[in-house]
Amino acid sequence: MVGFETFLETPSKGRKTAVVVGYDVPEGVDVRGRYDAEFAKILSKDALLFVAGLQREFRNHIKYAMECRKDAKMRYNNGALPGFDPATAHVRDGDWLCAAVPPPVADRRVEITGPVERKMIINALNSGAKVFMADFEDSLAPNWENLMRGHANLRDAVNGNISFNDKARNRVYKLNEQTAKLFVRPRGWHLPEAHIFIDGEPATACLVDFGLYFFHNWSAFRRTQGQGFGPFFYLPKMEHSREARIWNMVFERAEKMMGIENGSIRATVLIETLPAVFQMDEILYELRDHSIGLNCGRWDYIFSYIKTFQSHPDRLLPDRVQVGMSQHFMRSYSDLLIRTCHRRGVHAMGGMAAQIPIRDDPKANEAALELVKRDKLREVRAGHDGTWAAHPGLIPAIDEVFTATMGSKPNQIQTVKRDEAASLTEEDLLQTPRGHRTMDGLRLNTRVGIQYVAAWLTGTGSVPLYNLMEDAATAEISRVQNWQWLRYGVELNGDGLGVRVTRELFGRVVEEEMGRIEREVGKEKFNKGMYREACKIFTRQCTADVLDDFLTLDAYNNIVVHHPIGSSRL
Ligand SMILES: CC(=O)SCCNC(=O)CCNC(=O)[C@H](O)C(C)(C)COP(=O)(O)OP(=O)(O)OC[C@H]1O[C@@H](n2cnc3c(N)ncnc32)[C@H](O)[C@@H]1OP(=O)(O)O
Ligand SMILES: O=CC(=O)O
Ligand SMILES: [Mg+2]
Repeated sequence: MVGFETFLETPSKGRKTAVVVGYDVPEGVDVRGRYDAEFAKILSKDALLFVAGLQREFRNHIKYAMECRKDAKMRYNNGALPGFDPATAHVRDGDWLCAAVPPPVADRRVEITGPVERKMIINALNSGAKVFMADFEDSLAPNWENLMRGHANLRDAVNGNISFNDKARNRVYKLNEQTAKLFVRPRGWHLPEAHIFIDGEPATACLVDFGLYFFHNWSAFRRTQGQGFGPFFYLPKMEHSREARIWNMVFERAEKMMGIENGSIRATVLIETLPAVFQMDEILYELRDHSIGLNCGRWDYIFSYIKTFQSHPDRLLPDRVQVGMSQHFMRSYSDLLIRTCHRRGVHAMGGMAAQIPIRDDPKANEAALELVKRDKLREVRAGHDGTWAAHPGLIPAIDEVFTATMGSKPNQIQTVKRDEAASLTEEDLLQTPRGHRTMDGLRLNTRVGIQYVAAWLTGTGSVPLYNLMEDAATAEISRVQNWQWLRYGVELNGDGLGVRVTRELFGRVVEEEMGRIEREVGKEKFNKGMYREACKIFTRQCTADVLDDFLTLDAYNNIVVHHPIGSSRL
C-alpha cells in the first residue's frame, strides 16, 4: 500500500488521530490523485493491474504512433498535403466486410452525448435516444474528481442502480424501464493521465478510461444491455490506421483476459482529423472484427483542417460560423464516409449540430430548431444512419426527421450505397472553405475561447455560450483560427474596412472582450471565476510562434492536483 497521512476524527473522544490511508496499488503503480473511499472501489488493485498491463504492453506502440504524428506534421509544415496512401490501395480496393452489426445497436438514429456527470447520465439514458455516448473527451474537463466520479457513475448506470437526489429541486432521478444503449468515449491517444503513474511515467489517459470502465463493467454490460455483445465505445481523434490497430490489439487483449469472444467489444471511430479522412477504409479494416462504424466529428475535423494547414497561407479560413456542412470539403467528407461505411456493412453516423434549445426566446428557439432539423435532413438524405443530439430537448425533432426518411428500417446500410462518392478526389476533400473574415468573427472566437477555458479550468467541459453548445472541439476552432489569422496578418475582408489582424489589434480585442465578458456574466462571477487565468492561456496560445497541438494539453497542468499537495507536476 502506498499511503499518505491524513487526520481523522476519533468519534468517541473528538480527538484527531493520524492514520495512513491510500490506494492499494500493484508494483510500479503510483496513484497521485486525492484518496477517497469511493474512488478506491474504482481503483482496486486488480483494476489498476489491468490498466498497468495495457500500458506496459502498448506503450511503445503508442510512442511510435505519436512520433509518426510528429513526422506527418513536419511533412505538412514543409508543404505536403494529406492524401490517400498508395501503399494501402489494396485495402481500399479489396472486397471485405466488417463483422455484422450487433442486433441491440442496429438502430442508432438518434444518439445523445454528454459528460460523465451523474444527473446528465440519468437524463441521457432516459432521454428517448437510442444511444448515449458518455464522454471522457471533448465535453469533460478531465480533473481527478470528474474522472473518478465519472467511473463510479458509469458503474452504477451499468448496474442499473444509479440515482441522483437534487435537493434544491426536491427531485430524485432514477433510470426508466427503457434506456439508451451506453457507449463510452475515452480520451484521445495524445493525453496523459497525470494522477496515475505507471513505472515512473504518467499513464496514457485513454487506457485509464478504457481500462477502468471495461474492467468494472464488461460482464454486467453484456448481460443487461449488450445481449452478449459489448461493451461499446467511441474512439476519438485518430490520425492514422496504425492508431486503430493499437485499439484493436487493446480490445483483443481485454477480451482474452476476461475470456470473452473476439469481436465482443465494438467501437465507432470518429473521423475528426483531416489525415484520417484518407484512412477510413484502413481504419475500418484494422478494427474489422470490432467495428461498428464511423462518425463525422465535424468540429474537431474543422480544427484539424486549420492545424494540418498551419503552414499553408493559401488555406486561410473564413469566420467560424461560415464553416458548415455545406462547404464542399465538409460535404465531400460526409459523403465519402457514408460510402465507405456502407460498403463495409457498418453505420455511418452524422455529427453534432451546435444549436441547443433557447428557453427564454420562443422565436429564437424555433429558428434554432429549424437549423438543427435542416442539418439532420441533409444527413439522413445523404445516407447517414443516425446522428448526434447535444440536448434532450432536440431528440423528438431529430427522431422525426430521421424516421420520416428511414421509416421503421433500423438503418440505411444496405439501402443507400452512395457509390458515386467513390469518385471524390483529394482535391474535393481538401478544398479550402469559402467565405469572409470579419472583426465580429475575431471577437466571437476570443470571447468564446476565453469563456470556454474559464469553464474548463473550473471543471466544466461543455457549456452553453450565445445559445450554442461549446466544448473542447469547438473551442479549438476559435483558438487555431485566431492563431492562423494572426500568423498571416490576414485582412478582415468581410467588413469592407481592410483591417489586418495584428498583435496590437488582437491585444485590443482581448481587452475589450474581457470587458464584455465581465459585463455579461456580472462582476461577482467574473471575479470569482477563472477568466483572467483563461485569458492568459488562450492569449498565449493564439499568439504563440509555434502552434500548440492541443489547447487542453497545454492547459492540463492547471487542473492536475497531486496529493499530498505540492508533489511534482508533469
Ligand atoms: C464536438 C463534440 O464532441 S459534441 C459531443 C460532446 N459535447 C456534448 O456532449 C455536449 C452535451 N451537452 C451539454 O453538455 C449541455 O446540453 C449544454 C452544456 C450544451 C447545455 O447545458 P444546460 O444549459 O445545462 O442545459 P439546460 O439547462 O437546458 O438543461 C435542461 C435539462 O436537460 C439536461 N441536459 C442538457 N443536456 C444534456 C445532455 N447532453 N445529456 C443529458 N441531459 C442533458 C440537463 O441536465 C437539465 O436537466 P434537468 O432539467 O433535469 O435539470
Ligand atoms: O467529437 C465530435 C466533434 O465534432 O469533434
Ligand atoms: Mg471531437
